[in-house]
Amino acid sequence: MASTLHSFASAADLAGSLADKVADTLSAAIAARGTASIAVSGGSTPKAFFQALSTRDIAWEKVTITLVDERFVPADNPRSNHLLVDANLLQNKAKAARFLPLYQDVASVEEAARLATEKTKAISSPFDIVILGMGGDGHTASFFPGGSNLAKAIDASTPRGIITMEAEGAGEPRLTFTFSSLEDAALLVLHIEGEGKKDVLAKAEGSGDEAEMPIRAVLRRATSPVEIYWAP
Ligand SMILES: O=C1O[C@H](COP(=O)(O)O)[C@@H](O)[C@H](O)[C@H]1O
Repeated sequence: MASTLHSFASAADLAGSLADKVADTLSAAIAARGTASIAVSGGSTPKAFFQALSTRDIAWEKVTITLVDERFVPADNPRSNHLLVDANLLQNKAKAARFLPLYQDVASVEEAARLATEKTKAISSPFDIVILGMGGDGHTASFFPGGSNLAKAIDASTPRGIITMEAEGAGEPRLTFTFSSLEDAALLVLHIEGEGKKDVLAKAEGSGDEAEMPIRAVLRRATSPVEIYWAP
């Protein structure tokens, strides 16, 4: 499916515009079905967008928020994506939203993936909105180059749900929604910032293996159009 690049003069402009687009999409889903869902990414990029979105005036009590991926660490760990969402998105008006974490307080990451899959089944498919990020190594969600479960994660026939991932570039073991869970969101966004990420995107758009740059799976095979939001 084709992608569209939306370029902004500044990260602040991008954050405001993406927050407006997401708020409109959530409100439209609520008007149509009574509820709405969004899966967001962690990392360093989404902070300003989260803060802008948290102030938007929508029926947040009807919105379920979850994460595209998570580190296998509790929510008080500075590397937790849950912590980032708590501090920046689940604030202001968005405090009323329901948040479904991927991390589970159990002995193994495999058990956490199983439990998180069960719990997130309550969210209707497909997601209304998925916001992906991209690392400098071409990973998205926790689809890491060299990842222990990469082939399974990006195989379109792997069912919706959460699986584990371990990779050299990942730090802790990870929990990640599979490709099939994310690729058909009604609004599928790739949010990246900086000249370096633009270069990574250009490389990913070229030829080469998906295993080398897993973002290629999304750019090449997502059934929903990919809306790329970029600012310097
Ligand atoms: O590890 C992760 O990294 C990516 C990209 O993060 P960034 O810091 O380069 O913005 C992110 O999309 C993913 O959710 C996160 O777990």
